[in-house]
Amino acid sequence: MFRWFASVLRSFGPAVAGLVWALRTQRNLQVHAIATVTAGCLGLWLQLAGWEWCVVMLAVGMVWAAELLNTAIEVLADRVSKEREEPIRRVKDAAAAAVLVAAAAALGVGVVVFLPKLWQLL
Ligand SMILES: Nc1ncnc2c1ncn2[C@@H]1O[C@H](COP(=O)(O)OP(=O)(O)OP(=O)(O)O)[C@@H](O)[C@H]1O
Repeated sequence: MFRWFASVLRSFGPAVAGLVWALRTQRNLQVHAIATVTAGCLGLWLQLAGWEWCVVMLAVGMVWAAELLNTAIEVLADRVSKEREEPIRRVKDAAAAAVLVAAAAALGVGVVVFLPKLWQLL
């Protein structure tokens, strides 16, 4: 049982390494990190309800996942070709669009969850 648990934990190693590398090298992910900490602090200050935390965490997770996949696709695309090519442009643009969509949805969640509470404080 212990060995099984240890091997499960070990399998997280590459994922954590990928996250650390991406955080160190990708400016957009650093922006997401700052936004995540800001949303967390705001949520604590405004005492969000349980369901509100769930929605905010889903939105934040979606943006992080999209950005990490976008980074992975960029790395792979650059490995496939260093030349300016139409298919590479399409692939990179579509991956970037995924981040944009996730970020827009997260912004919408932020407006719906945080804005009325901030408004009440004014
Ligand atoms: N090899 C290529 N061929 C054609 N277009 C490309 C190529 N590489 C990049 N582009 C174009 O430039 C845009 C930016 O690509 P790039 O790899 O520089 O991403 P980035 O600016 O580093 O993105 P991010 O800020 O998300 O890291 C792409 O969305 C695409 O439109």
